Amino acid sequence: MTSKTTGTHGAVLADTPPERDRPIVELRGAGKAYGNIRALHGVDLAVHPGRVTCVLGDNGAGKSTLIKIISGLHQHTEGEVLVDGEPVRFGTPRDALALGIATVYQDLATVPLMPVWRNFFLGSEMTKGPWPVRRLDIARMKRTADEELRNMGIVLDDLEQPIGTLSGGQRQCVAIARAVYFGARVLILDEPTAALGVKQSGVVLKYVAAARERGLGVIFITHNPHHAYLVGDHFSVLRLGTLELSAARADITLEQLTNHMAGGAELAALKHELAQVGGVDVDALPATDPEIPAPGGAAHDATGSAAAPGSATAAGSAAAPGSATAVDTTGAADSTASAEGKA
Ligand SMILES: Nc1ncnc2c1ncn2[C@@H]1O[C@H](COP(=O)(O)OP(=O)(O)OP(=O)(O)O)[C@@H](O)[C@H]1O
Repeated sequence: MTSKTTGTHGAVLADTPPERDRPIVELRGAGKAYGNIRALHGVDLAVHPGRVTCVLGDNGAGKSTLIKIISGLHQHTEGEVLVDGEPVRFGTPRDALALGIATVYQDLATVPLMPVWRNFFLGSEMTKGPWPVRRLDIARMKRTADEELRNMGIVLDDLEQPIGTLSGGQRQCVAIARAVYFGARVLILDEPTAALGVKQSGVVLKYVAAARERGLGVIFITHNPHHAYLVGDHFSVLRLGTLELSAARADITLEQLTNHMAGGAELAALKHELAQVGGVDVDALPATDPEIPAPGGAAHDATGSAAAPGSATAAGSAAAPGSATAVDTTGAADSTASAEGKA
């Protein structure tokens, strides 16, 4: 087991450089039941340093439940969660944070009327002087917040301005820089672009990429395949609590990812219904084939046997590293397609 040291800000940091091929966090067949409700089932996921793992899914797919398990808010009820190869069961978010797993939630826990620098250190203020005359070290907090934001490429005009006056995108960026400063090795971003316009989303995605450049493992939760594809290294699509798709970037195109997210089969059914209503030229709509074309034109193997390296596999068969695994919950038949059109 890797020996560890305690970082300057309380997080436990590995004392050896992170190995890119070794996941920091890994889920093996993990799941969660709330009483009789099985919210998540049999999920495999690996978060590597310096890579962005995107978790996509529609409403109720199980994204929040997944975040809650990894961030220590809820305990998994099936499978395993491993950190640095060791099985863990977090009691509180503090346990996850101590291992360097930080979560930036959509509704950021900030105090809108407080200055940016004050929010940066909220709950972990720097102090100076001996007790009982210990007081806030305001100058050092301002200087450090300024340095850390600049390190992430975030330049704000005035750190004295209330954080509530920043745009949603800027506030997300401050939260990301804060998590990095306080020793995060894994950053969980809960739909950071959900409430943002195109330009602001671009700003946030830039800092997601910056966090990856700094060697963090990023879990990027989103509904938006376009945003995911701009920064993602791996894509996991959840559907009704199970992993419907797990694909490395090299094995899936944006079009295929979008189709999976949209639920190609459901879109096809919707197109059929629209055709009955009339007034919609369904033939002019994009194709809705839910299957992932196998790279190189190899056929899917829906029987559960191992597919050729680099090909897409269905029905939960063991896939070679780096290959796309389409878990076919419907038991659909084979399809053969080309891998043309990759971005
Ligand atoms: N505390 C809970 N008690 C009972 N059921 C829950 C609880 N939390 C979530 N669920 C159920 O688990 C399933 C997955 O929910 P979850 O919130 O994880 O999905 P989600 O993908 O995050 O959805 P959204 O995008 O709408 O937030 C849903 O059917 C939901 O109703």
